[in-house]
Amino acid sequence: MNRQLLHTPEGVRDIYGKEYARKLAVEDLIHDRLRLYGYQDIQTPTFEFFDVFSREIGTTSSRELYKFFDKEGNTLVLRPDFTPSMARCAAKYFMDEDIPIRFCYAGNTFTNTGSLQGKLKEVTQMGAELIGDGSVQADGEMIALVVESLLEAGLKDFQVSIGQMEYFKGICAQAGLDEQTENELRSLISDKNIFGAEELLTGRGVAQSYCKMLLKVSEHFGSVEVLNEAKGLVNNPRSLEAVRRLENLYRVLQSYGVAKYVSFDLGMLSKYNYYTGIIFKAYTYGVGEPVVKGGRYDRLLGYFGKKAPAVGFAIVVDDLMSALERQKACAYEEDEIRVLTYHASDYEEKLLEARKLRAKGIRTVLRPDL
Ligand SMILES: N[C@@H](Cc1c[nH]c[nH+]1)C(=O)O
Repeated sequence: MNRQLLHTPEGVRDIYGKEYARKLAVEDLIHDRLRLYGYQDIQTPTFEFFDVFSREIGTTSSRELYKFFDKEGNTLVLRPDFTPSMARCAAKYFMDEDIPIRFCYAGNTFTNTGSLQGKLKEVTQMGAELIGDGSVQADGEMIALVVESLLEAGLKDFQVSIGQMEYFKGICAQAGLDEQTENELRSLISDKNIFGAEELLTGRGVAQSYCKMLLKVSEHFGSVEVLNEAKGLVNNPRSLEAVRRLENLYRVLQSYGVAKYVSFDLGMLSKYNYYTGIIFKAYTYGVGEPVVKGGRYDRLLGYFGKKAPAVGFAIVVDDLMSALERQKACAYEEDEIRVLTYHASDYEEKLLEARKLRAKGIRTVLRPDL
């Protein structure tokens, strides 16, 4: 027999039995929470035209996309990220809608990353997008929904760390950085590679005072007090406004009763280019990767022809399941399955019994007695 036939490629896996039952149960709990806030389910295709995920969109880089061709020669992509698909749908079906739209979804995403550290290349994401509402209250709703969804799933110890793209961008603009330098710097700072960042800035001849400000960005993380420190460091209106927005957000989160789950990190930057305002990640122990990622993307819909602000998040269900597993926090217990065996002589009788049990909602297997 060909052993290879039983294996799956690196980065993808089968999920079955109790593990899958628990995953589905957690998805149900989260789904109920999203629906409770009025989010409407939407399903988009697993693959789309390449242009939906192209460089200008600002999602996963082209070399990490799974690309292939259809018979007509179009380049297609397995979705690496739901957000561009949601933006496309909002533009396609709600072009003239002014009332905010709330989408929620669940499905798998695909990224062709290196096989480092056993990272999965296919993961299940569940997410929500609030389109057409640029307010701080909308930002607050998203963070509250993240906290409530994680609590619902059974997670207790976690933190949602919140950053603001505009804080960093305000300093970059003041320092006169070109787009490429800004992008390189963003990636270095988000990797916490401060030496690399320093080298880049001195190499590009950026004035000392701005270098200092930019390098300090990564030091502003912690509880709400860091916002005050961050305000003291900058003097450009864009960055100051960004901090003010975070202060207002904190007030909204207090009203939701979820403030104790949040902290701030002004050095948090995303590898995605489409974020324009808050960005956030939820961390817990047991997994190195964030279990939730999200943020505001007020310009993305513009690529699809609709001018509308938007904010959203995605829960990486597989990482959440690993965390719940390690923390022994998955409360779900599967119903037992009753087994009825039959012989040719008593099949009718056993079948009747099985039907009665199933009618009462009891999981029942009927099988021949071997
Ligand atoms: N799609 C983003 C998360 C997100 C949803 N909406 C806004 N951001 C991600 O996969 O990281």
